[in-house]
Amino acid sequence: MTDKHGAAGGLRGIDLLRSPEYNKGTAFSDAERDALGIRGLLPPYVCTQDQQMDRVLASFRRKTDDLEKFINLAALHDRNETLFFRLLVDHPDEMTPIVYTPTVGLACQKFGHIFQRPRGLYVTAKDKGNIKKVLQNWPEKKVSIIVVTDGERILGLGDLGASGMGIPVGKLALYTACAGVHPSECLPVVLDVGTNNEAFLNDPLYIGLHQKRLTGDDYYGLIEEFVTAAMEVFPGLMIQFEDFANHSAFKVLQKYIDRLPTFNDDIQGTAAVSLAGLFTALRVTGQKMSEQMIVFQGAGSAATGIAKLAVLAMMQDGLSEADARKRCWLVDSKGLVVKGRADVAGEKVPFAHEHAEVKTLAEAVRVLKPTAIIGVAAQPGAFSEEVVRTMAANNKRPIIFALSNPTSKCECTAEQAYKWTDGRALFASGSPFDPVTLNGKTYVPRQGNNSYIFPGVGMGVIASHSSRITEEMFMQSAKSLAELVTQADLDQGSLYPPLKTVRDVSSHIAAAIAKVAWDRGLTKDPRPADILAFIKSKMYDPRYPDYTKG
Ligand SMILES: O=C([O-])CC(=O)C(=O)O
Ligand SMILES: [Mg+2]
Repeated sequence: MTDKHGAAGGLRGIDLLRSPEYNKGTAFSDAERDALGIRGLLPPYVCTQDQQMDRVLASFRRKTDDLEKFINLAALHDRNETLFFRLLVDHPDEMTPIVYTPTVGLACQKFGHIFQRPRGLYVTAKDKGNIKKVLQNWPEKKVSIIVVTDGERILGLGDLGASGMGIPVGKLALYTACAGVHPSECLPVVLDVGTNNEAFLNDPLYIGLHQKRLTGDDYYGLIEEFVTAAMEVFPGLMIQFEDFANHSAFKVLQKYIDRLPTFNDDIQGTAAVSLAGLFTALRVTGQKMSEQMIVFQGAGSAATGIAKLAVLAMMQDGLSEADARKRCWLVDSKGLVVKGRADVAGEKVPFAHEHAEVKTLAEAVRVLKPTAIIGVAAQPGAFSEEVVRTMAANNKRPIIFALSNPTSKCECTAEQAYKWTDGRALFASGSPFDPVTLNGKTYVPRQGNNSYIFPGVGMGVIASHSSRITEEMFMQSAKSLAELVTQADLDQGSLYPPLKTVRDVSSHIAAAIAKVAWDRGLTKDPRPADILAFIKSKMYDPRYPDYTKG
């Protein structure tokens, strides 16, 4: 195959074997070994990719500890990218919980202690004035997607500083595995603005700047320099903001949303996947979105992001915006967010309604009688037996989404949700849970995780060259995701499609996104006759090309 660099990237000999991008390991054919100067540098038996898969899968499965599995996969990623992605594509159920939530959370907590090879780009407070040069050090000239975090709120684990790099790396691995975005076009970035994590600051193995976080103009100035430089160095780029703290996430999104294709995954990706789960749940209950009463445990980026999109969906059912908002309630650390309560500001305001003071989620569920509760505040156990049983008493099919990540932060387990509702809960979680058998029936809970959404969003945007990422795109992606859930899924309690279909799911979401781009004139590219086929034709398939051809 000839690619942008010529066959095998122009590499030969030992350099080729040491390039994870082009290396095939023992799968180099005899002809390639002769043509590319690698005869003798490899053991003589030529393996097929399937045989290599057997070897790496067995090596992975010999590890009994999830962190060791993570390290095992990272090492494979570092030596043979094609094989790494083949493994992710062919075994998503087994690999996703390791390269992604929940194990990636543990890997970030231990990042400096398991560090082997660098991956991604570190842009730091020390680079002020020089960020463009740092970006130019990245070896790839064509970058289409950056996932960037400042590490301040990694999953529900709090401030992990530069150790948060695991998250952009994991998210981008899913862009490639789930939606077929070419790995060379993906750039993981940490903006290391310092950390307020005392344990890290005192840990000599912590890999980030050992200093407190920048704040105010210094902080926003660095982000501005980064975004401006990135747009110059990588024209046409899309940026995904990930795991920023609530206090900065909305500001950053608002600042850039009209300047380039960008989104915040925790606000908008999570909103879309949650809305899809609600749409699916309504197929079971036979109700309308406008009949729902939703109580959020949490009032940050995820909660208000979901609430905003749910309001739009209720308005499509004919409700006024004011009436739709009244069907969404937030509970934060101080209790129900109500009008007139001191300290209610920012994104919470539209959802602060007239009501007497309510101190706890349990009380809020008793008095408001919601049809759905959605947990996004990383308060493990927040969906107590009392809360869940009240939901079960008030609803034939209570909707219970325990979305906080990783598993240790989940509001309740799948088993608890089914047990306390006699199997009636319409349950989804942010991290994976195994199937649960109760009174002879097996329930298969699935993940309401933004990983169903963001890979397709990225593929849709880069394939269409959309200049913006809009709210309508997230609404359409939620609708397409919900439509892909089959009756067989619903019969076993699954509100999302199985992970093994995630490439197909992502292609449909990408098509939905790209369709909005063309419908709304957000791209000048000619519109393909069949957008889904067009998307599928663009998806990277991790198989070895023949380097002797072309
Ligand atoms: O990464 C995940 O699993 C989902 C997510 O964005 C978060 O929890 O912050
Ligand atoms: Mg996130």
